Amino acid sequence: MKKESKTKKTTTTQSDKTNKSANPLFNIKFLFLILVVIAGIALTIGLFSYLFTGVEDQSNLDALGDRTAAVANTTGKIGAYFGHLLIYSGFGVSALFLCKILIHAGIYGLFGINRTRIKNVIFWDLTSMVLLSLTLGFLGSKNLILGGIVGYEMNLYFVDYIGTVGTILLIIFLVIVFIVFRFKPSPEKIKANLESIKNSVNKTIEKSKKEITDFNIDTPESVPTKSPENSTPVKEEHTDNLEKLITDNLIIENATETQSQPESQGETAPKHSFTMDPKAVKPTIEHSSELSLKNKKQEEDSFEGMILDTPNDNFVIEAAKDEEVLEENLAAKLVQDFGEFDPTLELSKYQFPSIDILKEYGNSGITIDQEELEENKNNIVETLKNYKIDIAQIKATVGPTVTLYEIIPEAGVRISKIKNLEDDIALSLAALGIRIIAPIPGRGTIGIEVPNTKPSIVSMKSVIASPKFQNAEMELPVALGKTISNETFVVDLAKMPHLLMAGATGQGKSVGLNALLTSLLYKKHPAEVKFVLVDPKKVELTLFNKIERHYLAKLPDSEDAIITDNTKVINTLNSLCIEMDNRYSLLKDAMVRNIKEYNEKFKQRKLNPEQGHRFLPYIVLVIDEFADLIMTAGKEVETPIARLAQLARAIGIHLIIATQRPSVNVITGIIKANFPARVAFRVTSKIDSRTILDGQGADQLIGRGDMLYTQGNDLVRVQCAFVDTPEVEKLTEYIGSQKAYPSAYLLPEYVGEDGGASNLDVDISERDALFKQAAEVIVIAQQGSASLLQRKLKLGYNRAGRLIDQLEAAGIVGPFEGSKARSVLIPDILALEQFFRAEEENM
Ligand SMILES: Nc1ncnc2c1ncn2[C@@H]1O[C@H](COP(=O)(O)OP(=O)(O)OP(=O)(O)O)[C@@H](O)[C@H]1O
Repeated sequence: MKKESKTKKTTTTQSDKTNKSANPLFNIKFLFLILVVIAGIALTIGLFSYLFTGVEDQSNLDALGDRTAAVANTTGKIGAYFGHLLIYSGFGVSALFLCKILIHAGIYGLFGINRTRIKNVIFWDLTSMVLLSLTLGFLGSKNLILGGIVGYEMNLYFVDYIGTVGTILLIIFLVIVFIVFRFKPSPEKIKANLESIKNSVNKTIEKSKKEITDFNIDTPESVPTKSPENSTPVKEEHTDNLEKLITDNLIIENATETQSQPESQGETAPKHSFTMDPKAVKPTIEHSSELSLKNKKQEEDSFEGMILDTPNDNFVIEAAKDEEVLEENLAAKLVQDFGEFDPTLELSKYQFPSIDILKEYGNSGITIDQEELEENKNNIVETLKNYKIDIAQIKATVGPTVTLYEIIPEAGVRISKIKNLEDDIALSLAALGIRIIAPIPGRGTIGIEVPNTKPSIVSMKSVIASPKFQNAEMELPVALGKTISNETFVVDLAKMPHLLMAGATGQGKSVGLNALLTSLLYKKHPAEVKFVLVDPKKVELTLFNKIERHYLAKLPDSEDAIITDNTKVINTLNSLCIEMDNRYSLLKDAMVRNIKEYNEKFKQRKLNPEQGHRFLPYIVLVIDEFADLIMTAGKEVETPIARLAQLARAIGIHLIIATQRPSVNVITGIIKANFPARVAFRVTSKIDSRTILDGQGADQLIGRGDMLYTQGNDLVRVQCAFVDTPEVEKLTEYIGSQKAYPSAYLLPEYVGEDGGASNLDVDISERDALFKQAAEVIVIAQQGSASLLQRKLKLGYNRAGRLIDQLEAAGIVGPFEGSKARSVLIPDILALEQFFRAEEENM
């Protein structure tokens, strides 16, 4: 019996325990938080009370231990003590912030609001307390209760060092800093606040006016029996009331009071009713409709997005939906919570290569050979003199490979005369590659470019290290080399927007391409740019294989990212066209005009990734030996290239095409028209120069990276930066050794015409490998759309389209229904399994 009762007791204690742990009220933390809140309330009462009783209680503070000593504070001796400690000896009135902290933090804790918010509250309240104490300490230095000793002392300290004016300015500055960091005001926020204040003021005015109008219409109806003689005074009376109402901003009750007399004389009509006998209300209705018209106009002015209508004097106010703003708010909230989207996050530890990987060639500066300069100058002057051309002035600018002699001829000399002497000057200087620019655009001089006997190499290192490149605020900055005046030449590939490069063999094309790619590697994160490399020579761009998973893009089914087989180029180009079309539809959905705006919007989380939106990296397509490609693949490549060249600029696909033979059947009219930016290395004939540059000049270059660049107007002579194969190797090795994406950037799948089955009677054995999976996806979602398959199975558009055709042939989805998704003919996954089983049995 005893044992039984003991067991009973133990069970009760145990159940007690479990009850306690299950019941949140037995939680120590909970009790502590309640204590904090109550302490906060007690402190508030104590401090408040101290504000009025502090002076009285001050003398009794020492007698805290004495139980009989009386204090006036509502919370007794303890309250008086804390009041003295926190208000008088502490922060003055602003010590009340401490009460706020206790109550606020306690309540937040009770509701399980996260710690960061509690910390935030504490931080800002403490800051406010100190700042307020400082300010009040300054303003009320005579009353220590205002700023407390802390505020008073802080002020004394500042006044001693920076004087009264300095202290005022310091306080103002600190208040501004506080406001900026605490409330983060932005011009938009301020504008929005002002607007909402304006709107609410307008609303109130409109409301009171409307009430006045209602009141005005009601009244005459209530006096239909009144004689015409009476109507005028009544009207006047109402007008008086109306004016009074407007000026005094009175509410409608006042007005109805004045109405009570005439109302009692006639039949009472329901208030605010707009249906009444027009004859009876004639005198006032004009007035009221005038007012309502006025109202209508004002409301139209003040409420954006509201539709106002007054047929038969009825007010219909309809608020238009403002979805865009909602989305913006959501985006702003997302940005506030998670920060802007960072495309580089997946490879956040990626380290950009250091400049030391690149090599310095010789001494970086230019060596000026005074003798050579003097000799050339004399030769030019002599030769021109022989043809009776006098020179007023001559000036030399020494570049890395070429020196520019700028001459100003005497008045009356024909420019064309000098231009015709090109060969004679070349002969007298015994130099190759002399180019006469007559006149130099925008300078009013004639330029004669003479190659230096000892050209200096422009190292890639020097151009990459130049501030012009480092500080370039461009989308795709490319440092091509140095100009004749030894300035680094940086251009934006995104602005070109495509580049055509031509030059005879061995003149520096491949080095030029490497320089271009190197520039981008030094400036762009792997998330921001992807390369599609086509290299029929198989040796020039192979080094970039090492950065496949960082920077290269390829077709899903191809093994190598760098395309060396010309027949495969067609698929890649078509795939790029699909990518282009996909990107355009993304841009359309996002309602932006170009990739920059799109990515900006995506970063601000205004585009939903679940709707297919993604960060779009730039894609740079590089084709070396374009002539070879045209020879082997012909027209088939020309069409997609022309399409890309015409349309791809806005969506961030840029083409760089290099060719040895700039003949017209390689660089056709349509390609030329879409490649305004051109680089010409040395070519062998004037005709080639004309094909590439639409003018001569490229035939007079000296080779080894000497080039002319044009973006449609001026020709700029540039010495291309030199980057050697070992340097590129080191660079790619450095990048390649770092953490990479799981695979190269996958372009949409493209299956050539022969690869796809377009008819509906697809043989079961010829079905796509993903057929079953696709069927499952479609049946689960009950939505027969190709884009769903694209998303879920990560397929290209074509393959997804083919799968849909096969699903239709199998009877899983219904026929094409225009813009609507196809209907799914199998209701659920069980039915689908049965369907497959039945199919297998029939086989
Ligand atoms: N910018 C430069 N500065 C100095 N030397 C250069 C420069 N560019 C090219 N060279 C020299 O010219 C040689 C040939 O350059 P590159 O291989 O780029 O020519 P290419 O036009 O690509 O020839 P091909 O069409 O036959 O491949 C290089 O090995 C190098 O010695």
